[in-house]
Amino acid sequence: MASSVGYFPFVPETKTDTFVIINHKSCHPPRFPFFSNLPRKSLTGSSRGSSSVVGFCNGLILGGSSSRRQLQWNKPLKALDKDSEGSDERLEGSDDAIQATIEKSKKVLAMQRDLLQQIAERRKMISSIKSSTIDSEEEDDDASDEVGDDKNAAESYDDRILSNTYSYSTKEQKLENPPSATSSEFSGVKNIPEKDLPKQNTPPRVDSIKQSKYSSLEEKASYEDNSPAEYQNDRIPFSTYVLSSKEKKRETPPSVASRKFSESEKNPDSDSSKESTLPLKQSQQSSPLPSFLASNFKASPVRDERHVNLKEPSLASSFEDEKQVSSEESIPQPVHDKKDDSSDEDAKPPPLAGTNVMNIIMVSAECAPWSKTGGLGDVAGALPKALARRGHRVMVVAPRYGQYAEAKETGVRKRYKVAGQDMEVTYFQAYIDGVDFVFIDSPIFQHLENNIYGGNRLDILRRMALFCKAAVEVPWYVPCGGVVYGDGNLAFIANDWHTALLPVYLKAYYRDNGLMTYTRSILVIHNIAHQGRGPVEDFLTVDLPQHYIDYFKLYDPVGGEHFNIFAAGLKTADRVVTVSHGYAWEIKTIEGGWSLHGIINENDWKLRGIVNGIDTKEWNPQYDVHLTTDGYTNYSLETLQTGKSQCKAALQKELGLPVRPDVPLIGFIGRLDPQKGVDIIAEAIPWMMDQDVQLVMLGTGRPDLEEMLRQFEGQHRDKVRGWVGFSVKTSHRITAGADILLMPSRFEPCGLNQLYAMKYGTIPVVHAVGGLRDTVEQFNPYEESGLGWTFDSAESHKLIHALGNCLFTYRDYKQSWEGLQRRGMTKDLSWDKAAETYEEVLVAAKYQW
Ligand SMILES: Nc1ncnc2c1ncn2[C@@H]1O[C@H](COP(=O)(O)OP(=O)(O)O[C@H]2O[C@H](CO)[C@@H](O)[C@H](O)[C@H]2O)[C@@H](O)[C@H]1O
Repeated sequence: MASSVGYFPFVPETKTDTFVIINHKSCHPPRFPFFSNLPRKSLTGSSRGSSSVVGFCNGLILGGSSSRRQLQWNKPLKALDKDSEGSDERLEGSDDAIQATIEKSKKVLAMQRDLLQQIAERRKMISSIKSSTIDSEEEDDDASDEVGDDKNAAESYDDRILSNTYSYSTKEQKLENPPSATSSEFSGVKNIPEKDLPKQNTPPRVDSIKQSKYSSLEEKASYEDNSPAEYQNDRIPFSTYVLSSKEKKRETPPSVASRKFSESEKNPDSDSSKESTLPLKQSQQSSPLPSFLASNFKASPVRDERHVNLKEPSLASSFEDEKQVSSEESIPQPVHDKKDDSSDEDAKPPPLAGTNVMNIIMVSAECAPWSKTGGLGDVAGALPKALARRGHRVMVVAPRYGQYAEAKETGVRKRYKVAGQDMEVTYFQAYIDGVDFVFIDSPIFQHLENNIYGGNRLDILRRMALFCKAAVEVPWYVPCGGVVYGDGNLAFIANDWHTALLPVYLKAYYRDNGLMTYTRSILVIHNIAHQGRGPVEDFLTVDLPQHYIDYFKLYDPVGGEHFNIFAAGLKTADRVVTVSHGYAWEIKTIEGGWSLHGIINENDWKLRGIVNGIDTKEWNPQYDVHLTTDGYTNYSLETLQTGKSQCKAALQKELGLPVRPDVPLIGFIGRLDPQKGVDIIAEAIPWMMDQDVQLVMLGTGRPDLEEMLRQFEGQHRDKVRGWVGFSVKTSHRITAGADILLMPSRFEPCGLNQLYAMKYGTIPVVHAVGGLRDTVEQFNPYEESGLGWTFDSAESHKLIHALGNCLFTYRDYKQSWEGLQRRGMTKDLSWDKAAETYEEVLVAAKYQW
């Protein structure tokens, strides 16, 4: 039993007579008659022999079995002994009377205990509300522990689903059936049949901001009561239930119970209180629940197991609670019975996000592990999970390029018009690690698994237009766990130019027309060099009102006047994030902004740099699934030396290089693009080949650079391997087996490979630019600090200088080398910190007008 002082939940572990209640003012024995009548044995026995002593003093409940607490309470217990001494004689010879007294005492004690329990509960609640700030800090610390507690994530998802069921039932959502504004030409928005208009228009939807004004649930309820019933479903959205995490904690899952309990308290004769004692099915038929709840318990068209599991227990428990109330009306009852106590003890902590909990939809053209050409895929696969761990309800929307075994068809179909062509989409869905993954299926996405950005400019543009049109309506149409997200308390996170049309569509089709008024969009810049450029006529492909052309038009000396999707996204998004602080600065410069620096500077107020994290489940030498065969092995900090050496030998063997533990093995992994500085490595090759090193390069991209890799290998077969292709397994193996990772990128918004390298005890040598400068601290041999080597300009002689120092340390300063490895491996590189900062941005967007 945990030792605690203060709001200790009063849960008796031992018999009643082992509990001693002490006058709360003086810490002296209480004046209750039953104490003076009790045999001394039963009093002293509890204090000396029992392991559990609980007292109540100066408003504090004390409980537990620690010797420290027993010492604390010796004094009052002795006083009790003394007080009861004179009663011994009186009690002897009157067994029946004693028995009766004991029974009576027990009853009163039980009552007292229950009262204390109520007090303790309330104290607990008040004090937890007061200390919510402190709590969240502590929770944040917890969150910085190793990520990947799937169970918790799943549990917190359960909470969120439960909360969300208060906002929408599938049936009601269907009624709401918002118009598919994008399914027609823009002008079609104006012609939406009235029946199809979302009810949020009249009267205005209660948005999260309005809800946040409620100081209590009661206030919220009174607001709802004054509104037409048909709108009330919308009026109790998810966000209401996360007004206060503490309130939420109290409300879910027992919220149904407590809500009904309070109704019956107000009006014990009310119909609802009577109905509540009916068996489950009957009561469902007669709908004792508010309509929005009742319909949730009916079979919904899409209802998976987790949905079923979520609902029924809470409904059942609500009825049990009700029965308790009606059958024990005459006796003052505690709010919770013993069963509740235990469930209270097991109660999940409030979400880390606290009152900031939101519905978040990440929209990305690629998402690992299903689709990935680079870092964007990794981010889309990992950041949402970290946001979900904080308690948000999170979805990722990506195109369905191939057959994804995990994702099941939802049965939802929609039609959208893109550049005059009618296109049908269907939605597939999977729920993994606390995140809903929704894949949009259409013939134009199919068979592109290995060529996501393939085809000509207009092909890609049409795909992205369809994707964004469909994605923006996913929260209305695609039920996840049986319940759609809805558009209240919702933020989209769009990524790079491919989905930069989403903020534009959100504004043009919906917000400009009074729809999705409270939905926000954040645009993340992973790489500003790719912008979705084309001739101004491309504007016709994106189906927007004519005046929107100004958002897209951009002039620069290279392209002249042109159509620029990133430009429009940056202007229309509510907030803009980029993936490091360094890059946030760079994109405001002429050199780093790639013609968008003007727009970025104008919108500087909404820009924030947030350094990427890594998926420490996917990228962890201890659990890496790619290190379990072919002579590789998993390793950790403890087994670093042996484990990493074994991986190095396995890599050398796999690549057909001489298996030599002493030779430094240098790796490069990346898109073969001028951005990554492959040509800088090329210039340094002659010097490198004069050293006793091995070099392995993995990449795919520009054909001339691919050819260069092949040439390196052809010219230096004993030292170099150039692996042209995209292989996730090989990238993991190089990260584990190499000693050094080269990243001479000309620019690097964040960079993930250097983070993966550090996690695997592989030392990065990087050009100090963008996110590389933010994440790789230069090694300082005097202080034995730092994580790798950096060079300050993207030139081969600078690379040679840094790499030379690195090789020198590798060969001659083994201890310093190991220090570098250990610092990298123990650095917190997880997404948790970044997710917290994303949350700040999302909340800022939510309250922004
Ligand atoms: N041939 C290959 N085979 C297997 N795997 C390969 C591979 N080539 C690359 N990869 C993998 O792709 C990812 C590349 O991520 P990066 O962040 O380094 O670059 P990228 O430029 O694509 O991302 C952009 O977005 C990310 C995310 O924000 C930013 O970090 C980055 O700076 C920005 O340029 C890594 O997971 C890497 O292992």
